[in-house]
Amino acid sequence: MSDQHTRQQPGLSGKITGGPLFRILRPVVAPTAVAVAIQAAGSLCSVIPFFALLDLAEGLTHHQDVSRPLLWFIAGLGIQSTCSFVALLITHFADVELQATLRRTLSAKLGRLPLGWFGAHSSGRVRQIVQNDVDSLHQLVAHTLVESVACVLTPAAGLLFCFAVDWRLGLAVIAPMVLYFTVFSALSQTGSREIMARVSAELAVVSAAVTDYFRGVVVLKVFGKAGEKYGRFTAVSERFREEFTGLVRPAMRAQAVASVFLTASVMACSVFAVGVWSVQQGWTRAASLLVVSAVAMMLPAAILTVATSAQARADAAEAAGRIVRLLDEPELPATDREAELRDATVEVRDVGFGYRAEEPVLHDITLTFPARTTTALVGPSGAGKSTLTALLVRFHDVDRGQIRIGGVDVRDIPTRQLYRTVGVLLQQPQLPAVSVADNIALGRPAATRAEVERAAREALIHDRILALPNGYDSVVGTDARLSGGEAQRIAIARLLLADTPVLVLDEATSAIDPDAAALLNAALRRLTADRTVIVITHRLDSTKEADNTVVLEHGRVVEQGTHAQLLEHGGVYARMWNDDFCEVTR
Ligand SMILES: Nc1ncnc2c1ncn2[C@@H]1O[C@H](COP(=O)(O)OP(=O)(O)OP(=O)(O)O)[C@@H](O)[C@H]1O
Repeated sequence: MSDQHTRQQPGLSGKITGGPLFRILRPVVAPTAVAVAIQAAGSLCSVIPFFALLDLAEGLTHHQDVSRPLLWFIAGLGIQSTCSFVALLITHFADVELQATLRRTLSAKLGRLPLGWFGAHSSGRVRQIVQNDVDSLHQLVAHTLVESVACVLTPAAGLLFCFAVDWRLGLAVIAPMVLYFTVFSALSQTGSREIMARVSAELAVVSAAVTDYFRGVVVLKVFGKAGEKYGRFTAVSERFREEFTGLVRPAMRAQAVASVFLTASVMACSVFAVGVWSVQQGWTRAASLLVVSAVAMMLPAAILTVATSAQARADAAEAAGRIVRLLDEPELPATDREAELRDATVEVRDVGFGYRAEEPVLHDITLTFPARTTTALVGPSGAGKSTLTALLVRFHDVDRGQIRIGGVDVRDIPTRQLYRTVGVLLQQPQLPAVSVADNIALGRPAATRAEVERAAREALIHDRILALPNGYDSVVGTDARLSGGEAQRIAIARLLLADTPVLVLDEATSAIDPDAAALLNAALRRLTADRTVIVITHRLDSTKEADNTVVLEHGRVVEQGTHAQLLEHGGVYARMWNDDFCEVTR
């Protein structure tokens, strides 16, 4: 089954395909359609006050009773604003529901992604999707759709009103609009959607340059290279500025020139030019001219709002594309059925794996880590040691072959059971921003405070925890700023408490000073007794105590045996032993 597993790392950016916006908005299509219909009815009702205004003007001119048109005027405005209010209320409720559903779906999705996926995608990028992109949809669902309908239908109803009153005045109102659209399309060369897509792509390059610059800025400063990197960053920004200006200039110039024809004053001039003459000819009443000119002067603002809402729709479409791509990321197939593990033996059978399909990192690895033994994994940097152990806890799934624990393929072990079975100590342990006690109890949430403290004592971190502002309740990162060594001891305490039958230790005491490391090694020895232990190490002296040492090179097992056997064999291990790189530690 894993042969079907491709190792591509699908990006979270790229071209949007397949109507992602519709896919995301599907759950709110029905309430949105109702809201749009209500808003459309409200917008069409905007002609009521116009007609009432006409009657009002006529009535006042001829000294008649105007209470009826006045009533219609107020009723028309009331219907219009009630429709808008109800429509927006519906879309806001729909939006709240959509946001909650999307955030639930996204967090469930993140829980089903392979752990290795998080190494390949920055947390900033994921945060952008879960927070910012879901927020971008708010503008679209709660506002833009309903407001766009109002912006299109209200001017359309106004225009129809003008024609209904007097076709000559109607033509006078439509003329500046035709001029606006003609000039705009003549001056803008490229479609605005295309421009936005290109601007967005350029912006992504700048954003990557910013991340790139800040990620390494400390080291670069130390080595006096910050200026060089800053230079590259400013060059990218400058290129963006030039390209951005080049891309949007035609559209901005077109908009600036064309919008001259769509202002209240141009509208008024056009209507009055035709209207005054028409009144003088006796074709049009003066009251009609006044009311139509008032309506015409309101139209430009509404029409120009349609243009600005296009930006919100484009942003939402981009955001929806990113959300859909995250939802489409391949998941780790998981089972819920608790597996019967025979013992804690780990078997690796003909395993092949690569992070990318075309670059295999591990080739035909076959190994057995018998229960209750310690195996050291050694080999030059990049040999594939960490990758092999990462496959054991399904950071990724193998491309070929099988990894079994107690006779069961790791892919058939439920995730929770897998983590109850295999404990991992990484070189740079991750401590989530919860209390120190909760951090230690992560592997066994039901542990009592006394058990947590016992584990901390064994990991030589108890006294340091007591010195924190809130002791065991200090929150990591807020009350407790911990050094790398301290974080590693907390991770060791966590592992001691979790008490898993299989342990993977990746340079377990690398961040701890030698004296403390010696003491900690004693604790680790207690921890590793009677367990299946896989130790990744660069310190060959520590392999002396291992039951077996496996040497990996270029993703293949090249030798294995005890320290003495390997030295006698005189191969890669013996060369490494005699090499400079272990001289320091001997
Ligand atoms: N997330 C990743 N994406 C792509 N390639 C990776 C990733 N992690 C490791 N590699 C590559 O896989 C190969 C094996 O790396 P791995 O970290 O397993 O080696 P290692 O023997 O543990 O090295 P070290 O002793 O330096 O930790 C290397 O070529 C490395 O560049």
